[in-house]
Amino acid sequence: MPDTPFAPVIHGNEPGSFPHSVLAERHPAIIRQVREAFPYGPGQHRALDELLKSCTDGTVGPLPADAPDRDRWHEWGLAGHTGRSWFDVPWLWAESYFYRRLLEAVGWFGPGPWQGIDPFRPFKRAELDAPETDEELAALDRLRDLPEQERAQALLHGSLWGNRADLGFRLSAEGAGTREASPALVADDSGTLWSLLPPTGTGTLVLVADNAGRELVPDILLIAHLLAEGRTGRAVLHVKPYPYYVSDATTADVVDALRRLRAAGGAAADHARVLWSALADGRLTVRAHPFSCAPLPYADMPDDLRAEFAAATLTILKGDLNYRRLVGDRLWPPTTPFRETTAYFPGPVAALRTLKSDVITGLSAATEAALVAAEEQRWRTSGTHALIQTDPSDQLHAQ
Ligand SMILES: O=P(O)(O)OC[C@@]1(O)O[C@H](CO)[C@@H](O)[C@@H]1O
Repeated sequence: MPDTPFAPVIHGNEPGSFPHSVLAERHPAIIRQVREAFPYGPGQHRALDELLKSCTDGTVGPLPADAPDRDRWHEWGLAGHTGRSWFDVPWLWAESYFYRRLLEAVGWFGPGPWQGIDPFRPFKRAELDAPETDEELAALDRLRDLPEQERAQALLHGSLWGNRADLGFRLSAEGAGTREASPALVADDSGTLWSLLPPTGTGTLVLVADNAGRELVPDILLIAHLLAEGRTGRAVLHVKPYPYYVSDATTADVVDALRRLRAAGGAAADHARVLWSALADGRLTVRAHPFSCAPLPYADMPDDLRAEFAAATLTILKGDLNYRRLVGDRLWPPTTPFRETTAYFPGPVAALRTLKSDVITGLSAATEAALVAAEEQRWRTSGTHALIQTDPSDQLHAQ
């Protein structure tokens, strides 16, 4: 990891902090919502009761002896954390293990009739079916006559702000807001990002998705544009192998999003056709790597994933959680250079993220001061600010 000032790993054990509230309040609320959304049987209710007790005032327990991923979780640190309070293990680890246990409680891993039933599906579907999604897709038609670079930038911003489940097809000038006291876009390396995806691109773009629904829709629209306009030859879309952090995208959510685009007609359906045929001929592939649900930073990624990212022209990581995993879930001084924290990454990498947790790097001192003056520390978690950060690695310099 980089030679930077000491940056402590974030834990959830400080009452009043955002991470503490996630463990103490958000997780119990998620259990409640899932129970209300499904007609579960007594076994599932009992397992959910046990999880609720364990995660609020108990300790991290082991996985069942026959759990298919038991060995993997041991590699990911389970043995060392077993018996400790959920609040005293790294926050990233605790959150990730919570979702693993929740899925087990409702029977996702099977065997049995509830195997593979996504406990978050009703929430994801509601968002995808919302009238706002229709409006956002209709807005695509208005982009048609713009020059390619402007369409590309609008779709990039759609994907960025989609991380707030807010698919506003902003043109580049909007949202940048540099004259405001507290800018919406706190870092903007989109110029470097586009230099890695020129209109003559023949390489592979990897997009590591975050949320389903109104974030995934603009993500795949961006991919469709990049393929159709020749800014990339191939694309790989990474999704989660199982439901995670409530709304994270799985393969089933990709299918739902594609069908939604196709049914919308107009420009949305044109994009769907591009994606459909790219999937059919292999220019677009969907991957669900186990490490996508790992409770660890990307610095600990396995060799096969490292090789895949190394071979990509650019890897775009979407969202807050991926950002935490990319730079390390640590309380960095906000002016720590982004590129120092991503130096380990095996190829060019970009982060598109709205700010929803305390982790932040790569701010100028002036930007940090303006944010603090306007909002104290609320800008870190409010989801009203966003960033585009790019580390071109050495490939850009070699061009
Ligand atoms: O990755 P995403 O969807 O952008 O955000 C995930 C998130 O909601 O989950 C964490 C709290 O549980 C925070 O890091 C963040 O706010």
